[in-house]
Amino acid sequence: MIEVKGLTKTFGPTLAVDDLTFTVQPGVVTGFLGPNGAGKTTTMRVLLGLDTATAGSATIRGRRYGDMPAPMREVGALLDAHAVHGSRRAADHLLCLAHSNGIPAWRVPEVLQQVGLDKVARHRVRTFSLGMFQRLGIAAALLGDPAILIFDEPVNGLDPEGIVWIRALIRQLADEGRTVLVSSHLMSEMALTADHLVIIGRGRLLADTGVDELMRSAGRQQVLVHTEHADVFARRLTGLGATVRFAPEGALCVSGMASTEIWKVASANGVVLSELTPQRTSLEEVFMNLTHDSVQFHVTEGAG
Ligand SMILES: Nc1ncnc2c1ncn2[C@@H]1O[C@H](COP(=O)(O)OP(=O)(O)OP(=O)(O)O)[C@@H](O)[C@H]1O
Repeated sequence: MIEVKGLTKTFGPTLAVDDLTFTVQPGVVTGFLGPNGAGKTTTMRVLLGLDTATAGSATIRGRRYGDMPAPMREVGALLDAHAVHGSRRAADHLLCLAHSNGIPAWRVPEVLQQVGLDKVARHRVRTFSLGMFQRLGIAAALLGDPAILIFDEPVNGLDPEGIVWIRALIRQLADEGRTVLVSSHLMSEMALTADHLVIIGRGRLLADTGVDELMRSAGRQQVLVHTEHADVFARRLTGLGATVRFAPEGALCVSGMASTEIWKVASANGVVLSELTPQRTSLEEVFMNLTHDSVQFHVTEGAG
């Protein structure tokens, strides 16, 4: 299990992570989601002992990364796929990591095959594409057969086939009972990969929820209602606790009340409805609504 407790990290005047608390459970894929600059990489770097916390803690199975005697055998991480010496051959890079971490050399061909790089094992990594670097980084993460995996934006640079492959791999790792934390700034990607979501913005926790739960709350968010007696009906619904907004063409956009309830209220009050349509909000919209205030750079309307 990964445990982040009251974690705060500042860089000079920049508050990168702000009193963040969450846990990551084994056997499920946890998506770590937030817009650019939200603090995902910083949190992962603190977890991996690459940055020190300003306050709070980030531990893995109750210990800090730096206190583990053989960290690569407990935690596999993909942070910066390019952190490899270009003149090295892929297999030699992994062999070197294996030797320095007490991992048997036979794991090297095994992981190269697992990530689909067995044919280029003797190639120098400077000839690798971005996607091949990602695969090599994932091979390094898997080398010690760790129970905990931390991947920072693993789909970056992968082609469609690579993306399908990494999704399947991440799923398999979780199904094997491992703890898997995967960051992304794309809700659409996480909706396909993750079971659970930890969503952050400007370093703060915005949501800690199951993907299904979020889908359900998105699905019942708003109902579009058309009636000739919009004003009166809006007041009636508001009086019963719903939130009503006037939409274009005289429609009412109702939230906080299910369509069946709205229908019952209309029937009880003799109001004829010409439309009653639940609006499906996409997960992408839910994410944008959640993180809107924490996005670092907004496109100004009319710009460009
Ligand atoms: N070494 C550093 N020095 C100064 N500021 C930093 C440093 N590392 C990160 N930051 C700042 O901390 C904030 C969080 O950055 P971080 O890279 O953790 O976000 P992120 O969620 O991973 O973003 P992205 O999706 O763009 O990778 C940003 O404002 C960033 O500019």
